[in-house]
Amino acid sequence: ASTPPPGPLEKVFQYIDLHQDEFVQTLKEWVAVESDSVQPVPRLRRELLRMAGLAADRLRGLGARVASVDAGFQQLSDGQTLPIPPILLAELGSDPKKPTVCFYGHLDVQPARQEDGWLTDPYTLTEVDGKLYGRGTTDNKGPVLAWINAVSAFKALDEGLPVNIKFLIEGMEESGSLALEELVRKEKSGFFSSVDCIVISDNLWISRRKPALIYGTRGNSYFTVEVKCRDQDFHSGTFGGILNEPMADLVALLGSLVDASGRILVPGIYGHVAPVTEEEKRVYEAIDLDVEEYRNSSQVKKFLFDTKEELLMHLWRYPSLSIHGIEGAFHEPGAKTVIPGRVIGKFSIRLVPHMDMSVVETQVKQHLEYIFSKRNSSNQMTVSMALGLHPWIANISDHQYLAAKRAIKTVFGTEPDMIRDGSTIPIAKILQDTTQKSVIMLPLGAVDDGEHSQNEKINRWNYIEGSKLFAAFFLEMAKLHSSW
Ligand SMILES: NCCCC(=O)N[C@@H](Cc1c[nH]cn1)C(=O)O
Ligand SMILES: [Zn+2]
Ligand SMILES: [Zn+2]
Repeated sequence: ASTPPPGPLEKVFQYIDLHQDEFVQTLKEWVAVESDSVQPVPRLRRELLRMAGLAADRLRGLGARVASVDAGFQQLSDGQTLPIPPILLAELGSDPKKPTVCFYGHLDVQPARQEDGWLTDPYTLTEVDGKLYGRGTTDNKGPVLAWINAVSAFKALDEGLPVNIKFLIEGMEESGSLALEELVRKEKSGFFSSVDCIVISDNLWISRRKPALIYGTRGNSYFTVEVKCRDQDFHSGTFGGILNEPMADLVALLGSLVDASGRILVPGIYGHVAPVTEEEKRVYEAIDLDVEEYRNSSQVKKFLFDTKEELLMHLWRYPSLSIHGIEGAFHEPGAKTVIPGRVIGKFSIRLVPHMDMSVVETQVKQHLEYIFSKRNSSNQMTVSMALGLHPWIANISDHQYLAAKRAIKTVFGTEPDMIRDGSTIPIAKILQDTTQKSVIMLPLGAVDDGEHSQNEKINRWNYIEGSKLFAAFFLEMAKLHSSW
C-alpha cells in the first residue's frame, strides 16, 4: 500500500486499504454477471439488463441521482430484435464552486468460456497471488468500481467530495456502443453542460508496475472486399481449371495491401500522416519499455522493428493494416475439395492524425480496383468501408492531465509514462467533439492484464491503488479549479 500523505487524503487512503476486501467482493458480484454484449442472445441480454440494475443500485447507494435511460432495441440481421441495456446517467453534487468530473465506463464484457483456455471459471472471480482473474475485471468493471470505491470512501468518511461527480455508464461498448452517440448529442446541453472534463479508464499501462496516462488513440477504417462468381460453391474436380476462382482473386487482392516489412502498399496512404517532431521523439525515448520482455511475454519471435522508439511509433502514431479474415472460405479441418463461389475478405487500417477517412476510403477502393482489373477476372468485386472511427488526441496541457500527473505522483511516487494506445476507443472522439469537453484516459490496469483474452485479470494492487488514484485525482482537480 502507498504511504498515506498527510492531509485530507490520509483518511481516504486508510479507508480504502481497510475496506479492500469489500471492494473485491463487489467486483466478484459484478464479474458473476455474464454481461456479454457480443453474442446477441436473449439470455445474455437479460444478464446485461441485470448488470445495469446492479450498477444503478450501487450508484443510488452512494446518494447519486440516477437516470436509467432507455436505449431502444438492437435490430439483428435475421429480423430478431433485442433490448439494448439502459444507459446510466448519474450525478452526485452540483456545487458551482467545484469542478464537475464525468466518468465514462462500460459494464459489458467480451465472451468467455472456460474451455477456450481459462484456468478458472471466467465468471467466478478467483484470486491467485494477488491477481484477480475473471472476465471484465480489467475491461471495464474493475475501473468502474474503482471510481465508485473512491467516491464511497469520501462519502463514508463524511468528507465532502472535492468535486461534483457524474457517471456515464453503458452496456454495449464491446458491440459498438449502440445508441450512445445519439444520447451524447441529446445531452450536450443537458447532462454534459456542467461537465469540466471526462475521464475514461478503459486501457492499460505499458508496464506491470509503472502507471501511465494516455493522450491518443488510433482510429480505424474497416473494409470488406467481396469477390463473387455465384452464390453457390463449386466442386473443384468439375470446375477447377476453367474459371477465375473467387478465392484466388481475393488472396491476390489481400496480398497487395501490405508488404513483409509492414508497409501499407496503398498509394498515397502515408500522405497525410503527421510528421514526427523532435519534441515527440523525446517523449518516446522517455518511456520505460523493456523490448525484450515485451517480445517474450507476447510470444513473438521477432518484431518488425528493433528499437523501443520505432516499435512505439508504429503502434501509436503510424497507420497499420491488418487482415482479419475471410467469410465464405473453407476453414474447417479436413480436405474438402470445394471452390467457394463467393468470399468476403476483411481488413482494417488503423488511422492516425491527420489522416482523412474519406481520402483513405477512396485510396483503398482505387487501389483494389486497379489490382483487380489487372487480373482480368470475370468475377465481380465490391469494396465497402464498413466502419470508420476517428483517431483521438488530447491536449496534454489541459488541467486534468496536470491533476492526473499530481495524483499519480501522490499514490505511486513516480511520473507516469505518457503513452498512446494503438487501438480505438470510439467514444473518446465522439465525446470530445460533441460535448466540446476535454477527455482524459487514466488507466489502472497493468500491461499483462489480458483484456479480451483468456485469463483476464486485474491485480488487487492496481484495483486498490487505482481507487486511491481516483480519490487523489478528485482532490487535485479541486485544487486546480480554485486557480482557474
Ligand atoms: N484498450 C482499449 C481497446 C478497446 C477496443 O478493443 N476497441 C476496438 C474498437 C474497434 C475498432 N474497430 C472496430 N472496433 C479496437 O479494435 O480497437
Ligand atoms: Zn473496454
Ligand atoms: Zn473491451
